[in-house]
Amino acid sequence: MAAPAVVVKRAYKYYGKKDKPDYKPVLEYLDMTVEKGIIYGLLGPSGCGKTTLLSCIVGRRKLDSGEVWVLGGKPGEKGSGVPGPRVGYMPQDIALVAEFTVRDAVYYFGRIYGMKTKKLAERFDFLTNLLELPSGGRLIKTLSGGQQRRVSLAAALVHEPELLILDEPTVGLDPVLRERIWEFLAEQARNGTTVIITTHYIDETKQAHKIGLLRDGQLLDEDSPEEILRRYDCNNLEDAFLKMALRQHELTHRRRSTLTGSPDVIPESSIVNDSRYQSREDFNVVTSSTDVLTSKEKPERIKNGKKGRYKAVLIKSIQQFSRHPGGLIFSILFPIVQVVAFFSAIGHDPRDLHVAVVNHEAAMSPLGIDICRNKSITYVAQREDETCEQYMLSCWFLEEMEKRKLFTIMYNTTAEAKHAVAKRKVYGALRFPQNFSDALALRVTEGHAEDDIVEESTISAWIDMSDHQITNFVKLQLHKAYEAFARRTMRACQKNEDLVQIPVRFEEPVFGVADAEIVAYMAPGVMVTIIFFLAAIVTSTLMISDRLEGVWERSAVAGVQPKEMLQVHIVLQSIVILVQTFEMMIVAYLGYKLPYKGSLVTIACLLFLQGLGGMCFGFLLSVLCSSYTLSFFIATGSFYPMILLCGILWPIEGMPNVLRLISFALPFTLPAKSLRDLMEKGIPFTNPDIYGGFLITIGWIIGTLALCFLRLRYRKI
Ligand SMILES: Nc1ncnc2c1ncn2[C@@H]1O[C@H](COP(=O)(O)OP(=O)(O)OP(=O)(O)O)[C@@H](O)[C@H]1O
Repeated sequence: MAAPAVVVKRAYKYYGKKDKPDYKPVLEYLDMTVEKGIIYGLLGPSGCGKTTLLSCIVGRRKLDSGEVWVLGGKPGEKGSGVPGPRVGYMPQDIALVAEFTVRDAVYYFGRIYGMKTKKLAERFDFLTNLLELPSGGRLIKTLSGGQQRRVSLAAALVHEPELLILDEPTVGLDPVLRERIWEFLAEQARNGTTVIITTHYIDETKQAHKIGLLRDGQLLDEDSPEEILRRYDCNNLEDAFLKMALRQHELTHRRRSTLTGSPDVIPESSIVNDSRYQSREDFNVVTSSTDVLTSKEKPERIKNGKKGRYKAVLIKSIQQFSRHPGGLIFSILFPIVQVVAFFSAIGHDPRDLHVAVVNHEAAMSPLGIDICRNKSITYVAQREDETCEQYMLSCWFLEEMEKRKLFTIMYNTTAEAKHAVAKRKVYGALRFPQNFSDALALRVTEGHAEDDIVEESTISAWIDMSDHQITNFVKLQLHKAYEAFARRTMRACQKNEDLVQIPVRFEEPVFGVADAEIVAYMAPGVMVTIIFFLAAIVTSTLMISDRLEGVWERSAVAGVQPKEMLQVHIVLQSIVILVQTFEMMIVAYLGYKLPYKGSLVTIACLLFLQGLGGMCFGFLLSVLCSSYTLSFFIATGSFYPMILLCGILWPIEGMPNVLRLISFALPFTLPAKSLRDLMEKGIPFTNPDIYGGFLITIGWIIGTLALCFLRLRYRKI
């Protein structure tokens, strides 16, 4: 009896959760034995569990109960080489990076196994001839389904493994090519390679040494095709399969009607049960293969495997990134576009704001409302008794308004002016009373003034308050216009102009500048959010696409560990984040002259760490989400609260206490504040206001990475 390469014992596998109604076994009491050096054809209808069984054999999924032995060890055990270089696995999906060329795809797996470039080139030429591969420079994404399948098969064969596991390798291929592939597999088997192959073409399996017929997760029978035909007294395998299926149906039916307990347990006699292999000792007795675990052939290749794997994954990631123009543009140009957009759009005064004016004072003058255009008018005249005569001061006020970009449109009546506001032609309406200048003179010079004097010297304003920012701007400019107007009047009357100033004087600011700009306030928050988001989106997208395309899975079967994939990604992404950090700083500090007092190195470090934080958040999204859509929903759903609560849109001092506490724990609040303090106050890193932001960022990096590793470790597979 030939030694077995693969033994599966009493295997049970379930998907989903126990308490759900559709919780039923995908593999059920399954026994299977594949001797070394044979081709084992695994046949079965769609959904019967073939792929699940293969993924348990290559160590990507775990059985719920039962055992799997592969090449003398248990898949996943240290030193077993499975997953790893002893197996060549071609999954049902193409599982190749779409941006790979044909050559890259084959070389990628060769490099993982530590193959030298010369050997790889020879092997590539050989496989190109055997499988009629398209030209080596063609991109995978431009190939037909059949061509992609052949490249995928070549990738599984490249390192001449001991065990080949091929999930439907011949689907959609030309019959002549199929025949050639089978001939090649037969030759490999003669040379000692074990092949497990699933196929839908029952005819094909006649060439296998042994076939196993799988239905509803149960292996109905397994033996050589000739023996199966003889046992079931049939001329072809289809009929034999049909007979087995009918028998299985009958047995299940009978069992259901006779057994009251354990309806799911099939009597052992009804399915294949090889009682030879009950333990590692039995297995080794049968296979005489403790040596399999420690064999001499075991692998030199494994020794240098780690270096090869890192190299392979690094080259893959660079190719993936560099051949993806969208990704490149997004990563390199987007930070510049974002920062330029921010500085170009935010903080500038609104322009072309028009205000309706009803000037009763001017209207009553001999020149009417055009009097304000007359430059020869004397507005203020000093009398001999040193009192001041004032005339048409409303014109001065309007001049001050225009200097502040509030342009006036004259109306005859208040009703017309208010109507213009209601129609949104103007942002507000002002009315100057008929005796404005005289009443104002009395109001200022007299110690007391009657109500009618106060009324006559008051400008009425009706403002459109529906736009918060514009309203504030109009109000502020009116205040400023009034202050300038009042000072001008006092100056003209040779009086102390500070008298009209509110009796509070704003001295030299402790931090910042007197007329602080909103841009300088918002910029730190905007910069930390941009760099965080970009890294999170790029990372989650790359990782999810690797997973969805099956590249992650296939690389794992080839022996690449998740942490190796992550480490390579971290290195590459860190370089990208570094570039993004410099780009943003150059645009902000050099291009837009954003003021800063603190150390630029500390600023760069904080931005870089924020990028790393975003990258780790992207990792977390990619391991939590099974699709782009879900990751997009979670990303958008989490980013908005983070931005809203971080204090750049509204001060956290105005939030309820609980929300304030939450906002401090978020990744933008304290880092944005630290960056602002660094820029405006220039305080050193040792100040808690600065290192607090660093600590939160580092906390997020550690927290999200820890969650990723926990998720990867305890995910049910
Ligand atoms: N991750 C999963 N979660 C839940 N159910 C799954 C999962 N993967 C497979 N299944 C279910 O398990 C059953 C067996 O699937 P499997 O892919 O192993 O079948 P298969 O024989 O390879 O089918 P096919 O030939 O169509 O690929 C199917 O009913 C499938 O829907």
